[in-house]
Amino acid sequence: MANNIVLYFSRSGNTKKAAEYISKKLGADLVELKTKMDYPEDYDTLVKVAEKQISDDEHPEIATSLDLSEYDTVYLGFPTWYQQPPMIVHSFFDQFDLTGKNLVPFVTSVSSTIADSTSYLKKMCDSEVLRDGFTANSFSDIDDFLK
Ligand SMILES: Cc1cc2nc3c(=O)[nH]c(=O)nc-3n(C[C@H](O)[C@H](O)[C@H](O)COP(=O)(O)O)c2cc1C
Repeated sequence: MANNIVLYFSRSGNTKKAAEYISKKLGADLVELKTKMDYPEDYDTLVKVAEKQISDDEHPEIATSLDLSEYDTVYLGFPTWYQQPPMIVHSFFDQFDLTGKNLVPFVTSVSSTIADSTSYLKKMCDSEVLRDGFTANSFSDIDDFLK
């Protein structure tokens, strides 16, 4: 039987909520990806920090310890920041070798879709690994994808 894990990065809770729902539906393990650095709570400061990380190509260190060896499929969820994945997603691919696994990305956003992030993911991640992903802004979005 396929062994699934749902990994997520979330600042204000939307991706967390989606990830919890997905893991429950799939009976998958659920793990939050955290950075060693603290992102600011204040929205205006957060957007500045996020923008600077992109312009500096900064890959913030991941604080979460993780062994993915037992999993066949990794669902990776994150908010859309500036029409792309947050820089922790680069750090994730720096650190973890997903050879032989399936990577299914999902995003939350105000209006951006998975397509915006997919173009970036294609550059970060082996095409053999990357599967179709989905926008997870509502439980019905998630139900539609997982049905
Ligand atoms: C720095 C920053 C940049 C964002 N950029 C976008 C964007 O380009 N497109 C969009 O639709 N939403 C954007 N948003 C909104 C978030 O993607 C959205 O609120 C998301 O669901 C937050 O997820 P979280 O609650 O798991 O942190 C941005 C939010 C932040 C903080």
